[in-house]
Amino acid sequence: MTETPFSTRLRQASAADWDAAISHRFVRELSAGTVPQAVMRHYLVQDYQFIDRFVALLGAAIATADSYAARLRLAQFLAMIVSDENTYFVRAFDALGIPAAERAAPVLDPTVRAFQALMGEAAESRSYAGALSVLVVAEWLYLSWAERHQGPLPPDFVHAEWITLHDNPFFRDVVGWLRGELDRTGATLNAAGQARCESLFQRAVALERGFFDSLYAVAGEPGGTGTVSAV
Ligand SMILES: Cc1ncc(C[n+]2csc(CCO)c2C)c(N)n1
Repeated sequence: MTETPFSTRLRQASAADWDAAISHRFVRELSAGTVPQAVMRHYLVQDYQFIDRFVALLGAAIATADSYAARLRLAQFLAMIVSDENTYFVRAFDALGIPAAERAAPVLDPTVRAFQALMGEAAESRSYAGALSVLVVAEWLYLSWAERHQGPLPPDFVHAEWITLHDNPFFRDVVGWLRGELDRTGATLNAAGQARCESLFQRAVALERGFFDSLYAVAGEPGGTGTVSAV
């Protein structure tokens, strides 16, 4: 009998927040192309600040990785984010008429600030497995909701490309590889090290859900769940 992989165990321990996030109103509306424009604007402005720290965390993973092969793989992924993904944000900001100040330095939502602090904590742990614990959540959870999309893509590229950026063969490959790295490195840790990874992973999942929840509260939309679960 093979043992349950570390990444699978971590996800199982966070199942309630995980399932709430991947079936959230925001991702359902994104699939249908019906996210209210105020919500989409707010999401993208806040998420751009998330991506900034995410790139820094990926840098920390590159610095702490235990092989050149892993550094190469992470660097190739980083190259995609700062090219294709960054370009998507710039084109979406142009289409939505987002002013320069909001692109560069918006007032941050509490959930995004908490996420930035968590990414800082993972980066400063100087532990490859610690960095992977947060990176894997941010990637795998996005792949999981994007893969649930069925039928034709919504007509607006702001919606459609946010789905296809997270549901394509390159990205699926990256997520599989990152999970494998977390499984491999997690298996070598003692109980305290594994518990630190689980704590980072669990808080990241709660913040993913909390960020989706907060979009509807902040943008003044009716029907937000009001359960910002980890701020
Ligand atoms: C709050 C939040 N969590 C996760 C992601 C997903 N994500 C961030 S960077 C990146 C790499 C390539 O797309 C991915 C998938 C996000 N955008 N915002």
